[in-house]
Amino acid sequence: MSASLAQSGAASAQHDARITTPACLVLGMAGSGKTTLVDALSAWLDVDSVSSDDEPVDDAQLNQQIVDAIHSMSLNQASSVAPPARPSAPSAQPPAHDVLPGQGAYVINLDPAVYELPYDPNIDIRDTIKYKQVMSQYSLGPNGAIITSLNLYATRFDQVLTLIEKRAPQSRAVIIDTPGQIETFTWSASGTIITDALGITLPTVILFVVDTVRCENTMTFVSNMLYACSIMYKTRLPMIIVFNKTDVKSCHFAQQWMSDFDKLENDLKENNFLGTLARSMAQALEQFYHTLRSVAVSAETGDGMDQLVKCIQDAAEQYENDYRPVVDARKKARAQGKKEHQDEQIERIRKDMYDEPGFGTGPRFDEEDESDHTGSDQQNDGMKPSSSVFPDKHAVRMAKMTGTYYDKQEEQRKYDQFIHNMDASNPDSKRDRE
Ligand SMILES: Nc1nc2c(ncn2[C@@H]2O[C@H](COP(=O)(O)OP(=O)(O)OP(=O)(O)O)[C@@H](O)[C@H]2O)c(=O)[nH]1
Repeated sequence: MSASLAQSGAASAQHDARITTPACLVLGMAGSGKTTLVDALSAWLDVDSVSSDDEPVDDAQLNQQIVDAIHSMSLNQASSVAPPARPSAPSAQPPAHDVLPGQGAYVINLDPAVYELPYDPNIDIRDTIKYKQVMSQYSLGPNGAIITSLNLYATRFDQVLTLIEKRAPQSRAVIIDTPGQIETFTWSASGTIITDALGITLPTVILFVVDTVRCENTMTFVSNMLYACSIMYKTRLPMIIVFNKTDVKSCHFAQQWMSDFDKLENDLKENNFLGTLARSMAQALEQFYHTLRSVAVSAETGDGMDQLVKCIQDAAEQYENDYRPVVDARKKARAQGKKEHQDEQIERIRKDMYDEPGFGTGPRFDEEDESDHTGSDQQNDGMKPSSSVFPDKHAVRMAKMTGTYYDKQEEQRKYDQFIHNMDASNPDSKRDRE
């Protein structure tokens, strides 16, 4: 086997090595308990984790790269605090090692505005983006500043992803906490970029956290479900409805509403416009409930974490079966499109260099012609006309005036640069050419 073939085999084997650790994107209305849930879930996953081979220095270096990159955009004065290693925490439930094997959870905080976190994230947006500075620098209100902070972060999310790809294989799950105002993430460009990037890298599952106590109100319940439905269809990722705060109120009523539309209709007391709207929305949502998993938890006490983890594992399997083929097809189409575009560009440059009218069929000149034309004969190298045909500098000046002047060295330099850039952005293209 040739060296290049062996290299190509190794590269594709590496490409095929997929990360199976699920990523849990935690979304939900403000105050639903997202942060508390991230804390409880990560603590549950951390219990009994064997001492890991984490290299905090390495993490710090990569984090520093993100900080530096955003610094270089001159948009804020980020700090360079490396995230501390996460301590193990006690749990209400013993961990089941057959579900989500690995060592603890890898936790990411994407809420730039949160004041205090009950957990120590491995990656924290606040290490890089100073939310208050963004607010004053751009004269923004709280939500505008969250969106702008996320936008800034999204521009460097590829580096965060490198970090996740490195750490995820040893972890039981990657858990991502999001800003309190759900729309700042789910309906912003940066939220979409981050979700898509995660979705094509890891088996990503959305945990939609619902405040069960508030959902006693049928209108609030329908609103929550409508939000969840729109997010699921927008991201096309598997979703779990996490009924939180069940230490205060059982979610049995809500799960009944999800499985029995007549019951929900009966319980929708309002006979005004809102009631009619909620009824029709609830009916439209019936189909959506069939594709959903739901689980009852209390992030405060840790109850229900074992069922939640089991649900995450099932949803990650669903991702592999239903979503992965779509992602792979999308990636392949994108790679194919990129290659065709590059081939097209090469062809265009090749034409520019060799096939343009005037070259081969007529005279063209390069810099050497201008300096070397002393009247002596030169060997025609196939790229430029022999000097005997154009014996003096006057002819070069004429060529420049008539647009047939050809700076061979400059063209070659541009072409080499193009090939270099192309190889840097797509190593496959180099291999293909070889
Ligand atoms: N009783 C009870 N309270 C809870 C539970 N989970 C969260 N809370 C409380 O609900 C409030 C909001 O919790 P957070 O975890 O901050 O909710 P959040 O969704 O992250 O909030 P924002 O991101 O600020 O919108 C806090 O006072 C929590 O203590 C739970 O399971 N039971």
